[in-house]
Amino acid sequence: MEQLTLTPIDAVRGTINLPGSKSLSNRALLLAALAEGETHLTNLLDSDDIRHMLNALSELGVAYRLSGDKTECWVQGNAGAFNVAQTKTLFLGNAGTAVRPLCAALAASQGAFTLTGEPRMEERPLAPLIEALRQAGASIECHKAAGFVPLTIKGQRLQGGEIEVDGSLSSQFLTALLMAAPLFSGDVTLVIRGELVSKPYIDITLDTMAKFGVGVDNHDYQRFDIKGGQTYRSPGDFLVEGDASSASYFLAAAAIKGGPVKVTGIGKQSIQGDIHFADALEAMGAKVVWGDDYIEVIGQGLHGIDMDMNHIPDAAMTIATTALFAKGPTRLRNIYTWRLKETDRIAAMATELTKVGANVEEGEDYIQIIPPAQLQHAEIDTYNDHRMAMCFSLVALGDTPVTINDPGCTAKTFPDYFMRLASVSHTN
Ligand SMILES: O=C(O)C1=C[C@@H](OP(=O)(O)O)[C@@H](O)[C@H](O)C1
Ligand SMILES: C=C(OP(=O)(O)O)C(=O)O
Repeated sequence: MEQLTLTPIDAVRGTINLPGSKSLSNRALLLAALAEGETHLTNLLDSDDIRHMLNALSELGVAYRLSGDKTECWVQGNAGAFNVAQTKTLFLGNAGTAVRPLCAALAASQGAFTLTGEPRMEERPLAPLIEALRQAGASIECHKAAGFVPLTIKGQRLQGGEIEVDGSLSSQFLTALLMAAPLFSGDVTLVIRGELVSKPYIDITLDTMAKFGVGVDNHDYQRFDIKGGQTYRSPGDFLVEGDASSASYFLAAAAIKGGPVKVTGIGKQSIQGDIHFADALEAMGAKVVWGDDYIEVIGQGLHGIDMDMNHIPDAAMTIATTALFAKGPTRLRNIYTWRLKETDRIAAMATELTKVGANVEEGEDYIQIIPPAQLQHAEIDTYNDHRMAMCFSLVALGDTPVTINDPGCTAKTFPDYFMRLASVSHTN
């Protein structure tokens, strides 16, 4: 297995032009494929999760052209649902933003589609989405375990009506239904059961749908009304914002070491909830400067925080390793869904933070971290989870090295992460 040992970093300073947002890239690609007209996407993310979406669209007969560096894409829209004659098998890796939205869009298309993924994807929940789609008449057969991929969808025009969806395990089920609903024959009302998690991702979905000409009536995130029988319309150009979750590692590094570090491609107007990671850093004592197209952090002596992190589940992981450098305990609450992502992130985080010397308390839906007096050099297991690799790179900001096992797992969302980190790292 590949390993990377990072030697202690004495200072971080500079500017990072962020790669495009994963969440926006995959939403915009799918809606561009369903839309009438050509869409020109810029600042598209080039990473495994996006490649899986692009490969799937090719299989589905969507014509697109990528620029040499794969950050620009011209998509010829299909002007409606997909229509294929033969059964298509789509391998979607471990990309939640491909599996869930495609599952719904294909249930409302013409043809037969088998969705498969990496072993971890076969453990990540899909049952609430399958149940909701079946209420609309969808035909979905799971091949191994009920409620998981691999599965086969027999696409058909789905009827509208009132559909209940459980929102308590992932917001991606609701995102998938929202994006597919205009393809249904009749009007659709989506009613949320349970407490909706990761709410800001629904704002990303609604904003992207609006850019492709489809409005949704949002009744306080409890109920959503969408007109059936609509066709998305290409906005022409679509600029993908920088990835706010990817920004978190650089902003945290500045908070820990002083910085300043500026990330560009996101700013105070950004639609991604993860920009509010900067508020968490501010609560820990960092200074944050908000621009229209940048966020800059200047560090000060950090102290621990006790915060509900349900609104920023991905970036919240970065607070867990930032906590190693704060005075006093940090408690991250309402993070049960960490257990359902690339790995069981609460368990993985607790194990690896303990290895570097922290005193960690793990609960069903929280983690508490008491930083050690002195960080220890450890080999960090990353569990095929890009964010574990990126979060633990911050340990090198102490005065001990850190060894990251399988650093290549950052390819899911940020293939050149370690090079970018090196570009703002300085040693005396
Ligand atoms: O819709 C999206 O783009 C995402 C939603 C979140 O998932 P959950 O809603 O499952 O928490 C987030 O963790 C994921 O990385 C991306
Ligand atoms: C949870 C994540 O990914 P996914 O889109 O596969 O859910 C993530 O990127 O942290």
